Amino acid sequence: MAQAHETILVLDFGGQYNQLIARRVRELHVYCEMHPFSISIEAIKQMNPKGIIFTGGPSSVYADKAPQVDPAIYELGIPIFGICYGMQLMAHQLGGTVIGAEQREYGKSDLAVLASEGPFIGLSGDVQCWMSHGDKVAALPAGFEVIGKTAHAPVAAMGNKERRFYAVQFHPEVRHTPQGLEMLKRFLYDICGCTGEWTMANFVEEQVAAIREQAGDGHVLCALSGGVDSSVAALMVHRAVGDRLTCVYVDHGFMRLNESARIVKTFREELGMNLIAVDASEQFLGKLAGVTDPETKRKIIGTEFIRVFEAEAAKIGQVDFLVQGTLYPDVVESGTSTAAVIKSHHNVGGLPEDMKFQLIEPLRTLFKDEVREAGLQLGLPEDIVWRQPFPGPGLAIRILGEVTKENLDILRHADDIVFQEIKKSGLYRQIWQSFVVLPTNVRSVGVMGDERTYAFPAVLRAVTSDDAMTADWARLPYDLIESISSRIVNEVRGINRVVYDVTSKPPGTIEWE
Ligand SMILES: Nc1ncnc2c1ncn2[C@@H]1O[C@H](COP(=O)(O)OP(=O)(O)OP(=O)(O)O)[C@@H](O)[C@H]1O
Ligand SMILES: O=c1[nH]c(=O)c2[nH+]cn([C@@H]3O[C@H](COP(=O)(O)O)[C@@H](O)[C@H]3O)c2[nH]1
Ligand SMILES: NC(=O)CC[C@H](N)C(=O)O
Ligand SMILES: [Mg+2]
Repeated sequence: MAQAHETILVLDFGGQYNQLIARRVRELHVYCEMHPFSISIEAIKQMNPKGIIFTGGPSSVYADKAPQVDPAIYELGIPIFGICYGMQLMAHQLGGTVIGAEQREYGKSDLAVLASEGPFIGLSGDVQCWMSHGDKVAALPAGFEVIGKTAHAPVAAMGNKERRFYAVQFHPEVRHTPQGLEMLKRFLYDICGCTGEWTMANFVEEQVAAIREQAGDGHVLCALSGGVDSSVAALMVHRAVGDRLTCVYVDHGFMRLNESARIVKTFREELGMNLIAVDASEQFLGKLAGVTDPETKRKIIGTEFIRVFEAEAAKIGQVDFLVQGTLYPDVVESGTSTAAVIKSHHNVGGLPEDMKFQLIEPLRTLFKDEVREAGLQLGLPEDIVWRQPFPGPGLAIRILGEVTKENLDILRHADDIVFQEIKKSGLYRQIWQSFVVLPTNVRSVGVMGDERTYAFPAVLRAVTSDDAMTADWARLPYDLIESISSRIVNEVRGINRVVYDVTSKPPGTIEWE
């Protein structure tokens, strides 16, 4: 497809931060697409990109079956920026040498800028950068010069000004390379000649057009949770297909206090959407009886969600498409051809194999803050745009142990207290998520009103994050922790102790299951 606007092609070699590269390019207002490294030269020509970025990747260029690009790519006259593996590949294919380094580099490094060229335009002296490599470029390809070095990588950055090829051993896309965004910007604007015309409004418009085309005149079902992702997806699809969209909200019994009523009110009454609210709590609770393993819970919930959607679809007639508000972190954590399974998000890794719906997932390449921007663009009410994320499997993955009605009621009550107190403190928006985990396999002794208690602890979890890929525990004020703790222990029967989780991600994850 010929692009209507300036495009950057990101070629994927399997690195962990690849989507982050794409995201930074979008942040710089340039449209970009990521494709596998094996894309054909013909397809690249058709796309007519202003520039190409090679990502990092786990392979070594000299290993058997190391991913390579068709060398004809170097003859297209298009600027190329290689990152990490991408740099090593460029060096290797253009006649330089790559070897296993005697000293591997992981983490922060100081880079000396040797020439203020390409990505380093406007930079000089030492800059901090973030490295993650075990191989290095030992000899430059013809026509290249070294433009940056570190203690362990004599060629930490290289460039060929005439051909407009640049490459760096470090990762400019991560926040730990503070000037990384600026470096990408110099490549896009100064080397590729991009002007930065792309906006979230364009993205929304294009997705709406693509959805219209994909759905044809078919009927579409949208899995609507009331969270920001599915709300944004629903609004986009509604723009594309109008009344042929039916939203289905599933109350699986694991929602927060009063959530169902609020969702029906907002979406049906305030936004005028065609919404079916299904009370499937008995069905989900029944299927989870006796189940304690986290991945098993997730798979069961993922399957039951689809079973509910299928049942609703059958009532409508022919429905081919299911819309979900899947984001990039859901996709990568559920495992991809290159990334490991961390946990099966119900909407990706938890889907049943026999599902017949075709998925429409317009937000699949985005991160949460981008989705929020799209939501504002689409006129979604601010209180939905800024809601803290809530996982699809809901409170079921916050009860460690068996999910029962009694335990759900205890957790729901404690969760509501946290919500109220965090709101009251004015910190709700600054905190990525704040919630309670209920370990029902642990009990401790307490004393209340001169009586012995023997009850569950509540684990308070509050984290800060940009995109859920990494997170830190929130430094909540002691007074706030105190009021949460005293309210929970006083008001919630079944909990006699509150503890605070002080683990970041990694090594923890945000949820406990
Ligand atoms: N209770 C539910 N009913 C219907 N669909 C749901 C429900 N919970 C989750 N989903 C579907 O699963 C997707 C993923 O859930 P997820 O929690 O990641 O997104 P969200 O709820 O839309 O947004 P947020 O991350 O802000 O909570 C949703 O976008 C939605 O399509
Ligand atoms: O819709 C969802 N379905 C799921 O199965 C799921 N599991 C985790 N989460 C949310 O994803 C983010 C990252 O969570 P973790 O650090 O626990 O992996 C956090 O925001 C979690 O709340 C889910 N959302
Ligand atoms: N992060 C990367 O791209 C690593 C590239 C290569 N596997 C190395 O270790 O040097
Ligand atoms: Mg949610």
